Amino acid sequence: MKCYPVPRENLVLSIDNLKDDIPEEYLSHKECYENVIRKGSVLYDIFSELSKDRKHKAHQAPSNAYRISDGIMQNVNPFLLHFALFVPAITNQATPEQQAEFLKHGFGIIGTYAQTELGHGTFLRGLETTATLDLETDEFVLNSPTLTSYKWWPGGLGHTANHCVVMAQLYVKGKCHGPHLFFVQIRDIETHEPLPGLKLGEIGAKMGFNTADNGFLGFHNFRIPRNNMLMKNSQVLKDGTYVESKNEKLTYGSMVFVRVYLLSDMAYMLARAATISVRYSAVRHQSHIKPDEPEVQILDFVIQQHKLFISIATSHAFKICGLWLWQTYSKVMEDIGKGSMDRLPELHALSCCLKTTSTRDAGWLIEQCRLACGGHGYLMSSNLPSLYTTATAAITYEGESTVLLLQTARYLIKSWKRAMEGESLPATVSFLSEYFNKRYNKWENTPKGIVDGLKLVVAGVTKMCAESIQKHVSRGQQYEEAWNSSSVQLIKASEAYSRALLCEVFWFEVDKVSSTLSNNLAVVLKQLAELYITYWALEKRGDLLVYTTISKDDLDKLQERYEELLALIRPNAVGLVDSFDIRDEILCSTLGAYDGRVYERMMEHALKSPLNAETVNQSFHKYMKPVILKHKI
Ligand SMILES: CCCCCCCC/C=C\CCCCCCCCCCCCCC(=O)SCCNC(=O)CCNC(=O)[C@H](O)C(C)(C)COP(=O)(O)OP(=O)(O)OC[C@H]1O[C@@H](n2cnc3c(N)ncnc32)[C@H](O)[C@@H]1OP(=O)(O)O
Ligand SMILES: Cc1cc2nc3c(=O)[nH]c(=O)nc-3n(C[C@H](O)[C@H](O)[C@H](O)COP(=O)(O)OP(=O)(O)OC[C@H]3O[C@@H](n4cnc5c(N)ncnc54)[C@H](O)[C@@H]3O)c2cc1C
Repeated sequence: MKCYPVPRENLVLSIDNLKDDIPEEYLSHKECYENVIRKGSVLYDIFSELSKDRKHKAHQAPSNAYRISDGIMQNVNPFLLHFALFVPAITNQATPEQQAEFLKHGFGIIGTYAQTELGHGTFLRGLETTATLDLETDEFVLNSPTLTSYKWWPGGLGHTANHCVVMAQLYVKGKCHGPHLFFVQIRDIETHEPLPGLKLGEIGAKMGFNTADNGFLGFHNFRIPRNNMLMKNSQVLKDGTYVESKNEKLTYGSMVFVRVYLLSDMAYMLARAATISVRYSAVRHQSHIKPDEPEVQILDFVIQQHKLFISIATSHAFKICGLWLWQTYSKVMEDIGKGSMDRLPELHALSCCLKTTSTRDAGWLIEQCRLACGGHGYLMSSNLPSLYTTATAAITYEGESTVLLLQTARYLIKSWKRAMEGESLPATVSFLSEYFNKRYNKWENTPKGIVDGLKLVVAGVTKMCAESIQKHVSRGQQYEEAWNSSSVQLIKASEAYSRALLCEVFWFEVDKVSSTLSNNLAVVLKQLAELYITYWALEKRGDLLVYTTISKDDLDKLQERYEELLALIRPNAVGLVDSFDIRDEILCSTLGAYDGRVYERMMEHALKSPLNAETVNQSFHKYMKPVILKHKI
């Protein structure tokens, strides 16, 4: 995947016209969009200049470049899909010749990824947009045969992008070959007018993501050259011959890339929420612990530490697991480049459950950070509401969470069957064989013991699912019906698997590098990793009691250790969030600024409200006064 140079923060943050005079929450829907396009265009220009100086390297961990834009935009960048999906789709799914052709204008074109339709988002084989080969003209004819076939949701599609990669059902000589990707220009480069045969627009206001310019697109006999089908994996020749892909799911590869990336993206979202809420909790004094002493920092309440320290730990867990998953992704992509697809199902399963858990956890943990800041967390100027609505969108986009967990469950059940048949399994599921062969240890109250226990839960629930499916089949259900009947437990198996993976990777990656770190840093990182693992052991104590040999006494000791860890982390809490090193201009929060001038910043921000431009709003004289006077006694 092309990696865009990360413009130095100082360079970007020094540009005056990237700052907002009026806070975005006081702009109209249209003004908001125009404002982010103004700022995004400046960033786009910087990217263009910077990228001319450096060679792009494929398959590098994506830069955090767009995170700078996150701060500048204070909302979602409408150019994001160009970088997140449009370019990666072309890089991963087009031939080298096509890449050279489609990307020859570099930053001269702005693209998006148009897959979801009004009627279908999850079930890709049900997409209705058609691309039909016209042999005589050597073209594909794109059509939206129904209202439900209109592309609906793609970011930047409404008014920003002039090109897109479209997922459409491929028809050749009357035969449907399933979903394929096509490179399509949708607006005139000069005038930006929609091209003839297209219906384009934005889908309207959302609970967040309101500057992403999510749009709709309908095709009416819209023609593109045959060569505009991305043909790296499958081809349509000039004579209409269809050459199928070695694996039809390679077409879904761009989604895997974003799912993999979202883990580290959620790490960053959480780092921001934790920074805001922990710093605020160090500034805010409220109530007493000892009646005869002054009001305390709310961070001294142990329950406040319980609410917030898990977010610090989880941010590190997602960052470390995100790098681990990125390395797996890069290796699998390398193998695919050499013709081996063996690990693609494993990568798909890992990316599905880890994307789901990281986005769900980011959502509820950011909400927990907001609530821990009391009323001031509810102010838009705290930036916690925007962080929440931006993060929670990821639970749905790039694969709805339930659907993706079921994909992982599909892999777990297949792996369990292989374990029963004595086959060797990849390391990420080899514990299923150990469980099946009853090779597992008694409970230990250690991080490794907890990880082993969480794996036993996965194995036990997976076994229960397999037995449930078998039971329904033996009662006469078809396999797919039996699968549906067991789906509540299947989701539980995937959730347990994801949690066990996160705990295992977090603990062992930290343990692995700790000898290379200064003693103090190693101690603190291990405390965070142990806090994370112990937190989840206590959260999942019910499952541990069912599937492991853990005792009530073990649980009491874990609770005690957890509270010890809160106390150990407390002195370093502010230092830990400071070490996320997120500048005020990117944090965009009156509660979380580095200097701790919370109340002054809150008042400064409040005075920027347009309503405060005058002491009496005109509505008093227009509407209130007549009524007051009429009913005055
Ligand atoms: C100005 C400058 C500033 C910006 C600078 C930016 C620089 C930044 C650089 C990089 C940044 C990157 C950052 C990204 C951050 C995130 C931002 C994102 C913003 C929002 C994006 C949102 C985009 C979207 O939402 S796109 C649409 C997403 N849609 C989906 O995910 C659809 C979900 N549905 C599916 O995936 C499938 O339909 C399915 C899997 C649910 C079912 O498919 P199916 O019915 O065909 O399959 P079956 O269930 O029948 O069989 C399953 C079978 O197939 C295998 N399988 C399925 N999927 C895959 C896959 N993807 N890969 C591999 N294999 C797959 C599965 O393993 C099964 O195999 P079996 O062997 O078991 O049969
Ligand atoms: C902010 C945002 C940005 C987006 N950006 C893009 C983009 O740039 N490009 C793009 O193409 N799309 C984009 N999307 C669309 C997104 O990918 C879809 O919303 C997502 O794939 C879910 O599809 P859907 O909304 O049609 O829900 P559906 O597929 O209709 O699912 C609705 C609900 O039905 C249930 N369900 C569905 N299928 C199953 C199943 N097999 N088993 C069990 N339950 C099931 C689940 O509860 C699910 O939540 C975006 C969405 C959002 C919210």
